[in-house]
Amino acid sequence: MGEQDMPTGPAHGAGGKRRLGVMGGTFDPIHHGHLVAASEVAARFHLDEVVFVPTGQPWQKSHRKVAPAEDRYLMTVIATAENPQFSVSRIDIDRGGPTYTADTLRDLRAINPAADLFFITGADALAQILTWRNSEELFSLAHFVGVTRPGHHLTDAGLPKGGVSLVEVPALAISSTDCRARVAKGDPVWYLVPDGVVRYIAKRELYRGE
Ligand SMILES: Nc1ncnc2c1ncn2[C@@H]1O[C@H](COP(=O)(O)OP(=O)(O)OP(=O)(O)O)[C@@H](O)[C@H]1O
Ligand SMILES: O=C(O)c1ccc[n+]([C@@H]2O[C@H](COP(=O)([O-])O)[C@@H](O)[C@H]2O)c1
Repeated sequence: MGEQDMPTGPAHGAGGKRRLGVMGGTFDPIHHGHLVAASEVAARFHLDEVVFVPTGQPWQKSHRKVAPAEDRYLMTVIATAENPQFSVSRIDIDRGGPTYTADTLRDLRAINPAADLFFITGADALAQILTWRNSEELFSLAHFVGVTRPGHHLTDAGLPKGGVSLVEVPALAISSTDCRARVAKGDPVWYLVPDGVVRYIAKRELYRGE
């Protein structure tokens, strides 16, 4: 269904149920594409809060080296700290083992039993969602919001009707892969990632030898 069909309803505090956005990602590093997507979906869907959930072990990225979870977690905290509507959860890191979104959503529902969950995901991830573990269960745990991403076609073809909304967000052609490659070459990542994240990457010497 398109975003225009989505029953957005009143925000929490105006008599409605609390609406919690969930932005899962490896965030290696977090960049402005992630932040714009979360901000745009929060506004369109009247979300009370968006919780960023860095992956523990992203099993579909096992072919490459991933920065330590604590570094990815801290960069996510730095990037979101100034926005009172954004928070960061350690649940996927602290659970241990490969990260499956079905576990993420079950755990978040247990912690927030009275909230409606909206899982925010990009066009590339949405296209792969049927390869995720327990994919048939996912759509009963949260509403999925697919966002546009430059270079990827956004479609909900083959996904359960009513389980997914598609949203166009301001296009930012930024990827974590490109940010890592730039740091490795000594190119700047200023304005691609938040300033504090640029400084954290330098301080911890991340992505240098890649
Ligand atoms: N520029 C962007 N615009 C919209 N969505 C994005 C953008 N970059 C990432 N996303 C979405 O954010 C979520 C988390 O992404 P992830 O942490 O894997 O970042 P990434 O830039 O895709 O990383 P990598 O390049 O290492 O694969 C995914 O659902 C992804 O589709
Ligand atoms: O549940 C799964 O099997 C699964 C497989 C691949 C990705 N995901 C989730 O999709 C989100 C984006 O993942 P990634 O690796 O592209 O950053 C993140 O929350 C992952 O946990 C989930």
